[in-house]
Amino acid sequence: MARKALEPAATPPEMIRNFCIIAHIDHGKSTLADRMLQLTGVVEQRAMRAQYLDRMDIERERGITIKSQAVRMPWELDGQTYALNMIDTPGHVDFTYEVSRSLAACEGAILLVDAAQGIEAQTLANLYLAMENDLEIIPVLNKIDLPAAQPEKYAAEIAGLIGADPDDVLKVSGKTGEGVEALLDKIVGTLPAPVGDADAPARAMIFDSVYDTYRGVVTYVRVVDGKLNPREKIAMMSTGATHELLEIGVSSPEPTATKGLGVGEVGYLITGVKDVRQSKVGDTVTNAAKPADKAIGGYSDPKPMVFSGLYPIDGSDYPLLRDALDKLKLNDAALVYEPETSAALGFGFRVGFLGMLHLEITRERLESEFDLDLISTLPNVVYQVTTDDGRVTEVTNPSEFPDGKIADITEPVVKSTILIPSEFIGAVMELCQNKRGNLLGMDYLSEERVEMRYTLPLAEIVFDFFDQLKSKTRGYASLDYEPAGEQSANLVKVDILLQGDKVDAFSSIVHREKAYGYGTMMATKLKDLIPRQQFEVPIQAAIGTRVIARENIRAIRKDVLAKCYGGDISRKRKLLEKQKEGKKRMKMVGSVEVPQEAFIAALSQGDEKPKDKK
Ligand SMILES: Nc1nc2c(ncn2[C@@H]2O[C@H](COP(=O)(O)OP(=O)(O)OP(=O)(O)O)[C@@H](O)[C@H]2O)c(=O)[nH]1
Repeated sequence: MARKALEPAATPPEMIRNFCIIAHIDHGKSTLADRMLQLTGVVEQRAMRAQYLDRMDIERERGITIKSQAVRMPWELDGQTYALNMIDTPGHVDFTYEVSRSLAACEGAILLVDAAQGIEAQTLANLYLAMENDLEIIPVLNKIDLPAAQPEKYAAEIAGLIGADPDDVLKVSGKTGEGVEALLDKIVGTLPAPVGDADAPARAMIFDSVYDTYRGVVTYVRVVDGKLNPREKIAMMSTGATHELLEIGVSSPEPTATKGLGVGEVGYLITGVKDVRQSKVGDTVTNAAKPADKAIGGYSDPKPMVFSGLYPIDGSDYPLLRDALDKLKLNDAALVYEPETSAALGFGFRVGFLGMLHLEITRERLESEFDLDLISTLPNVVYQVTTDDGRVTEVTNPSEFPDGKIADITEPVVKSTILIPSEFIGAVMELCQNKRGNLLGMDYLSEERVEMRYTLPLAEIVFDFFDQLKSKTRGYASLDYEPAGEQSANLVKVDILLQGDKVDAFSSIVHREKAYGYGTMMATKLKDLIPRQQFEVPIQAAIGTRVIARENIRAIRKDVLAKCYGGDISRKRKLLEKQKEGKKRMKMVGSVEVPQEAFIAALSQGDEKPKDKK
């Protein structure tokens, strides 16, 4: 942290411009951000490394947060120096809420589109969010240096979308720097300055909150009214918790302490708290001695959308898994978990995630940073199940599915935006129909590109939807979605039984029409995965007591010594020991021995494995 002379407090709001960059993945957001840092002199040419803002390794090395969620850059226009705050927005649908809070901290957004690719679904979804937040949009085509760039065509596409003149679409290259100065001028010239009441009690909105090993939680805020000063006591309006402000400052891009932050300013706060849950995105920070009456709107607690059981492969790793989750939680306000036991998998945790990417990131971190080997159960969404007696159960795990007669089940749905070349309309309609989708509308962005909007059950798209969409459109489709409430659905729980014993880890809640498909898929998979036993083992899939699919594993007497004729006793012993070792990794389901690997293979979704939308 730079601890040079403190920066003066409070830049007047009319000299501030707060903006973010909305772009589809790979359209060049980081490159453009880097170029801006360089042109504004914030990062010297010498020190300029590609993608400065993304240098996570440096961040770790120095133990400070360089990956700034917001960077302040000076820019001079007509003899006046303005402070531009560039606020980073996460790019993935799992983090829509964070995106919405980052947007809410800005007055304007740069809509950045690759001049060789045109608009993609992620650009559109974030553009809609920006428009809902009343942000001023600056349309920009990037990568105009590319030979394949078609700036005129895509300028028309963007202009049509936001109702602008194609000539107003700026054309830049983050790579060569062409047009970037003009863009900085445009930001100052067209984005509104922030407005707020400087004399009112302080109110600042948290748009990001990051755990740092050395400094504790670093909270990024946008001040709306009043002023925050170092050393004063602040209060979080959602909980009333108070903390002392140990440091307050701006990132430019190194953290630089200031004498305070006033109306419209963007910066960071350090209070020494150790857990991001005490400093939640969307919450309002106020002055504890002179608190504001009303929080800034739009706060909501992160809501897990997808649940999965996580179990250590080696049962004795359970305490390690618990400690690892406790550590991750410090940096991840959306992560929730509670202990759970499975007859088949032992002790583990039921963990809630914002979406599949969040699940994958978390699992990857547990495995790489904490050296754990894990089995995860099939992810499921959250269902509300009403039984005939009127009781409502929230089901985050198939084992909680009530036994009684079911009156109604609701499942979460999402509103999705799909962008495709028009030749694939038929293929996408078929896919969405198959996934129980409802077409909401369809618009042509140009003659050959179409935006389709569907509501889809979240459960249908968390798995392989994006992969299927990509393969049906030869890789051309892009997808984005946001939560859109609940709907009633005809869902059932399918259990898998081995020799009549339910294997809890394989139970799944599926649409009635897909129950048979799930049952046969699992039964066939398990038939191949479970070795023959000394007796015949029926594998059944059942809804309640009704069996819907069945396979058999034929009996065999497995004699490991069969191959060792002669009297090599030490070899025999070795083999017997090896078999004993193998037995340790077997789980007993009733009287059936199931190797650990069979669980892993049956639960890993293979081809159907959910992928990040990248
Ligand atoms: N030719 C050319 N390539 C560019 C330009 N801007 C970015 N690129 C390249 O496009 C690719 C993606 O750029 P990034 O800046 O990483 O894109 P991003 O949108 O930040 O991507 P994510 O960080 O993955 O979201 C990189 O290979 C860049 O070198 C440009 O103006 N011209």
